[in-house]
Amino acid sequence: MKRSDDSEREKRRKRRRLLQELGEQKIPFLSPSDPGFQQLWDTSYSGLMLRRSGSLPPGLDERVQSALSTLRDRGCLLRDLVRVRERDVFTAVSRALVGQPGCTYRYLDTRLFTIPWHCEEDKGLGRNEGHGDKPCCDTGLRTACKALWELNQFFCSDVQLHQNRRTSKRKRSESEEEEGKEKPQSEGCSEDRTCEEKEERKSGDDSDSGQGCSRSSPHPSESGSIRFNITLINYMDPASMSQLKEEPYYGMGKMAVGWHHDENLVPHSPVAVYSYSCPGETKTEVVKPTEEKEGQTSTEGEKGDEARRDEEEEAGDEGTSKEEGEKEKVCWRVGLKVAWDIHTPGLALPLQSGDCYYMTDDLNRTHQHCVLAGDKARFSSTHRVAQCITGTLEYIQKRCSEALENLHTDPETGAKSLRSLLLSTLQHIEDIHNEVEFEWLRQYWFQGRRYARFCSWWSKPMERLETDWKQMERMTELLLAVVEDENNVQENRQEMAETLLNSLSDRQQHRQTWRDSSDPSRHGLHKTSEGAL
Ligand SMILES: O=C(O)CCC(=O)C(=O)O
Ligand SMILES: [Fe+2]
Repeated sequence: MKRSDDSEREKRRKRRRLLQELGEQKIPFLSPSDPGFQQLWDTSYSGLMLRRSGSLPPGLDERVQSALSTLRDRGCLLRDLVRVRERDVFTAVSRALVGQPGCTYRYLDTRLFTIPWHCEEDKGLGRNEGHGDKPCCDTGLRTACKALWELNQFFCSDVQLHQNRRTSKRKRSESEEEEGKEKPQSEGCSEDRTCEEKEERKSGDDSDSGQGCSRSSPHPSESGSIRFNITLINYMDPASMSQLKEEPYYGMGKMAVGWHHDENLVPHSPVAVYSYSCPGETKTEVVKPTEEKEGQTSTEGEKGDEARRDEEEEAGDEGTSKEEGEKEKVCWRVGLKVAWDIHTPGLALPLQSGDCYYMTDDLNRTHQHCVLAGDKARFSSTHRVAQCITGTLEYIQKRCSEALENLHTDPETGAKSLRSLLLSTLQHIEDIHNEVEFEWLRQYWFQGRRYARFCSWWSKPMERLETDWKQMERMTELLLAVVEDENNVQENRQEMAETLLNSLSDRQQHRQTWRDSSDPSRHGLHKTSEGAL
């Protein structure tokens, strides 16, 4: 729950200034039917790439779509309770994390635990951690996760291909410039970000072959192959969401996911998204703009959502002009804006079912994106290179072992004692104690273990972490005994007491925050009329 207060305050100030400058006006945004759309894309959103439906290898669309429906039908997709500006709110979209076994993804102070995907190359990865050969999920779910892994494989190579193309194009034009030649006029496909590039794929695709199975840490795209290690699956049926928030700055329409940067990714790594809108009846009444009154609250907290993610938040929520093209809103769209910029028009890109889009280069850092709801239920599978240096099971297990090294058990009496009383060692252990409690156990108890019904992969490892944590509680008690013992000749007893007191009061405060979060009466009662972004 730690946030840098200063940077939050600074962001708030910056936001207020921009909003003042903007006044009542909306910032323009362009859609494909608007003149200048392609040019705006090329100049201000060049890291965005669209792959029209039909780009996947034969049969994969069907497998992925059926996988997504399976996850929904099994009840695996759940709304996350996330923390935004010190309040707990439910996301409007339902989610699940699928990815490398043992990997987690942290966003908005919430840690999600992967349902492991399975791949042919490494049979062991699909097994139940700590349960020998027993599989962690049933066949249906395994098949679903495997399809998502296949999609991931496709994205790894396709995004790589796209990036290689861009790099060589850039190099070509740089050397042409150096030679004083005029830049050749871009024509047809070369500027069309939706073109197929099939020929190039045949000759240039050298980056797949099982890389998504790697258990090693992913490396940023710059140095070579892209390794998406997780996908965050989103699902929303607008028919069951009557109070979605209006996009407040551009008047783009109802948002399923508010403006944000994707958090906790390896710097400069790309994001690849597969969009699937379910076939079904058009429920146009749902997407018509509805009045949202000041001060209105949502019983489910759905309007609060990630709309308040990250950098920009306190915009008005006064709704958009009713004259806006209703037709456009039938389609799901991704909206993009340049971060902290109220002069560059926004971009709204409609997505047909089966379309994929990539955010490459630095787009996720320099820009924000949002998702604008269409009229049908829709899934997205958003593949990322999660920054998981401190987010894997392997990592936290190692940390726990480090801490427990300081616990000595007398082989004869079984009595426990601390090996070292060095302040730095004690502090280190208390830090690990906090980390395993707040970043893992509580996160898991709070919402990670809801997946245990479908997949038991995390059950045993979490039990083991809990055992380790209990040992650390024991170590804290032992330390307390040392500092309380007046006969103890330890010369730094005073400093030890201070270290312990600091740790204990931090822990106490942190536990209280968690207790508050776990109190259901606090959920859904947030004032949601406050602006988006
Ligand atoms: O659904 C999409 O197209 C993107 C969703 C998104 O931005 C997210 O999950 O972070
Ligand atoms: Fe996102």
